[in-house]
Amino acid sequence: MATPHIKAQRGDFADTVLMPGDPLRAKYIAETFLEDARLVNSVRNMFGYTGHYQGRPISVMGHGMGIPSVSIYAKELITDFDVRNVIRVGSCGAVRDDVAVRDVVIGMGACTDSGVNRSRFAGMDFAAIADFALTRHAVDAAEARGVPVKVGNLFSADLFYDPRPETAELLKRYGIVGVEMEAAGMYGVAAEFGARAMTICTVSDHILKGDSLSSDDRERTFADMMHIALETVLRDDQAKRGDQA
Ligand SMILES: O=P(O)(O)O[C@H]1O[C@H](CO)[C@@H](O)[C@H]1O
Ligand SMILES: O=c1cc[nH]c(=O)[nH]1
Repeated sequence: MATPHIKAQRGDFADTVLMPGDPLRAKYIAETFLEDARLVNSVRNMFGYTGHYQGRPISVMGHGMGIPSVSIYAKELITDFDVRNVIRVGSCGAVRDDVAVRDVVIGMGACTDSGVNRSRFAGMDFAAIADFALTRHAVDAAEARGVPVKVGNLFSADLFYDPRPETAELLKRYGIVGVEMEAAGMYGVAAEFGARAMTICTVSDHILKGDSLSSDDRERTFADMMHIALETVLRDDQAKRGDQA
């Protein structure tokens, strides 16, 4: 079967898909963190893989850059491939003094200058929030791993190159934990189609201070984020089993 942007069989994707922006990062994640990973989508080179983590089926697929792109992939995964959980594993910029490169942040909510959530929510302001249980499990997984995380509002920007010089200071004043380009759209799609979403980001640069990660640092901190995301999925399963017992 195929949707306009995914050519795969129903059942090819696990119920949970980890989603970085970069499809080559999806390939790297599949090859590095999953066992028995197989390619399940390559339409437009938006690579998607399904494998196992500690015996649990998990998929990973790129979502491209920006809200329009993530909205297409998240929607098709949920409505046509029975995906229930989409977890973005991305990079972001920092604006706050107490958030630095290498830090891991979790998007409990996501502000945006995009109009997509107003389009889907009859012109009203939709509070784009992550699934609470996934967020809680991610925080617990980070704590168990000894990785400090900041949890708060992301800002999902339509423009990577924002021409408004005052934007970063405004975001800092409002306590934004990270600037990226997709979470608000992904949360809106999850709400519209009854799925669960959450975002974890590694801070790759500080927008106001000008710091950025070396490639070595990027590799190490990225691994922390991936382990937190994978452990989140296992913890979520455990909690569900506990609820049923
Ligand atoms: O590293 P990823 O996941 O792509 O995330 C960030 O990087 C891209 C911009 O360079 C945007 O997609 C932004 O959200
Ligand atoms: O979207 C992004 C990602 C990293 N850094 C930024 O400033 N913006």
